[in-house]
Amino acid sequence: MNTENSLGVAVLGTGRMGADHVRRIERLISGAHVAAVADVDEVRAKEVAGTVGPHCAAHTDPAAAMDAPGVGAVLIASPGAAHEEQLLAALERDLPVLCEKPLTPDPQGALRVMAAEEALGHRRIQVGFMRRFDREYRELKGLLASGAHGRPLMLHCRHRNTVSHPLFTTEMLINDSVVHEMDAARWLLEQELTAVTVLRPTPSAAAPEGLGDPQLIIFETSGGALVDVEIFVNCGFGYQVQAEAVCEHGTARIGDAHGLLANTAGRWGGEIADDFTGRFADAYDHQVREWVDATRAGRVTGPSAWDGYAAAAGCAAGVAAQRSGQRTEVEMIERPAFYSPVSYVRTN
Ligand SMILES: NC(=O)c1ccc[n+]([C@@H]2O[C@H](COP(=O)([O-])OP(=O)(O)OC[C@H]3O[C@@H](n4cnc5c(N)ncnc54)[C@H](O)[C@@H]3O)[C@@H](O)[C@H]2O)c1
Ligand SMILES: O[C@H]1[C@H](O)[C@@H](O)[C@H](O)[C@@H](O)[C@H]1O
Repeated sequence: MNTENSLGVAVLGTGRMGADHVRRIERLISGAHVAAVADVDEVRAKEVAGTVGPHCAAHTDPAAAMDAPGVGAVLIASPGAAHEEQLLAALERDLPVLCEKPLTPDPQGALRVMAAEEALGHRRIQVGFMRRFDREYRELKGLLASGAHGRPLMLHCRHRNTVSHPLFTTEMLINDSVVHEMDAARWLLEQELTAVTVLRPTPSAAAPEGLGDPQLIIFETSGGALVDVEIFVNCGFGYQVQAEAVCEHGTARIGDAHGLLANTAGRWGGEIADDFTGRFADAYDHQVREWVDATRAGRVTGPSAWDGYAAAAGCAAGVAAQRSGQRTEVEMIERPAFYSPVSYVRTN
């Protein structure tokens, strides 16, 4: 492969998402290639590097991958707990980064990352909130921003996963899953989250022992809107992400069906994706393509470290509300001028 004039990306973490991003960069994105990968699991790193070719080195040390020849940008797809250290190391090297959600698992870590980026003097980080790149989400955003339906009053969201993985905890319903709605609600409404309340029905018999699944999470926002999210990570029948905006002069809804609707002997309907890789395939592609294009042009676009921080602050309030059963206010610092203009304002 000719890697001249192409952006060399180091992919940190070659599990499910990392391997998928490696495939995407190598096969679908022009102007970029995977120059190095790192995974603490050496076998995994070598296996994924092997799918790329001789221009891709396999490492177990993320720093070594970032320092590998030809690396000009970093894609972080390691578990959330490893993000802060890797983000700080990328900033030390002044490398542009696309970091999978969450930016960090806690707001304190996000503040440290923001401080390091601000000390660098220019923005380098994009957070992997891929719903902002989904066609349906963008249509809804465009409609709300146009004002055609008047002021948004409420957002009703459903976030259903077929089955949760064995290590999934009750807190992860918020930190790992509802973190997407925390970002999407801020972006769609162009408002910050101010308080979170969590209501918990008797768990489903299909939920693993000890997992409080499903739950209803309610956000209040700075503009007086309400957002409710049904999170159900063991619904059993498929992957569904839906949102309905209720505005002063109309409603708008996304996520009901994707593609083909068929009629046959007494039945009507379409298919439900199994998981996020199917439902958001195009969104992941657009996210990485736009990141590569912006990086090659020397720009940073998309959700920023401030957005990662705001979502982490919302999640911290959500987990506290989950534990206490009380409405919990979201604690956030004032937005630093460095993160202005806010990146939830639509740019396309
Ligand atoms: N945007 C989305 O829809 C979406 C979907 C799934 C996962 N994610 C996010 O992507 C990230 C990875 O999730 P995943 O599902 O691919 O997990 P995974 O467990 O499949 O893969 C993680 C990989 O990282 C490796 N790893 C662990 N610690 C590491 C470290 N310190 N440095 C380098 N590698 C390390 C593991 O060995 C593993 O191969 C997480 O942040 C997760 O929240 C996002
Ligand atoms: O890590 C995954 C991923 O972020 C998906 O997009 C979300 O739907 C899942 O609930 C979560 O567990």
